[in-house]
Amino acid sequence: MLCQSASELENLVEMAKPIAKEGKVADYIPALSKVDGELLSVSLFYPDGCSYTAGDGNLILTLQSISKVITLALALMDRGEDYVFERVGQEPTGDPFNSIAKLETINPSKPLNPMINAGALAITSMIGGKNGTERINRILHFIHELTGNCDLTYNSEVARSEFDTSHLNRALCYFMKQSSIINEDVEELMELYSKQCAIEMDCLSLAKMGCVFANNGIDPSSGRQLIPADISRICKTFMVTCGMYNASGEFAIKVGIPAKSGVSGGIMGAIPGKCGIGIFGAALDEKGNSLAGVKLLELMSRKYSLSMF
Ligand SMILES: NC(=O)CC[C@H](N)C(=O)O
Repeated sequence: MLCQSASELENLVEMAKPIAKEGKVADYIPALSKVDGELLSVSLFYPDGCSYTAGDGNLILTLQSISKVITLALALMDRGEDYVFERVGQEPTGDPFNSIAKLETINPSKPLNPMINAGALAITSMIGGKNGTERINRILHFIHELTGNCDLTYNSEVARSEFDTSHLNRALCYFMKQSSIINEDVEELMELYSKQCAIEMDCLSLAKMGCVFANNGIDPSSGRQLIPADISRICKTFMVTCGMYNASGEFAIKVGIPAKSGVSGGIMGAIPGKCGIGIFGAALDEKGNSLAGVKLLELMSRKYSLSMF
């Protein structure tokens, strides 16, 4: 039986919260470091429209790597499976999310999957549009449809902060330009990618997006197919195999749901046929996942038997 009350969820948040003290808020993108790492919020959104929120529910954070699932869905819709997977692989790496190592050792430089930075940058370069403005607006429009909230946009300060400091991401792009995985101007791509990562929302909107994936791409409120079911399935599969970076195996054992995290401390969960989950808790473990967020999901998985396995 899934959670049916906010107070039950509140108890789990209280149990998970203390562990945040052992984590660290990401500061390699300077603007991210301003958040209080001990805040924790969670929302569940069910296909029947019912939702529960607990903790510091008004916390608004940026998507960071969670946006990789959204752009993957859009790129697959724009270009089709063959085009996308000729350029980006389908295998987990076991390396940190921003690692450059495999791009050097695999020849030609093809990123292993769309959930690591290299793969995500290649995916973003596939988003169609006649210029940067049209491309970010297409991503935002898709987010508006998934969340039902047309006011959502990116945080310019966070986008600028990432754009100014993402030297490693630029290096990943140049490796992939060498092997023609990326063909566009790297600065333009970095600008688009930084904006996509800086899209911000609360955990209820995050849970709503998760619910669309959980619901085979169908918007539970309108019944519209926002993402083809097959693409929704591909995205959820990547969330299981690569969504929590190089902790995806351990997460599959301890929690057992499709999930994608970001260095802002966000986690979007999509439990097939059951619900979407949105969590924000900015203090991270050493692999870049929200420490209290993962703890909370472990507690929820045990209490509500959420594991798919
Ligand atoms: N793991 C993440 O959330 C990484 C996203 C971040 N914007 C980056 O590219 O470094």
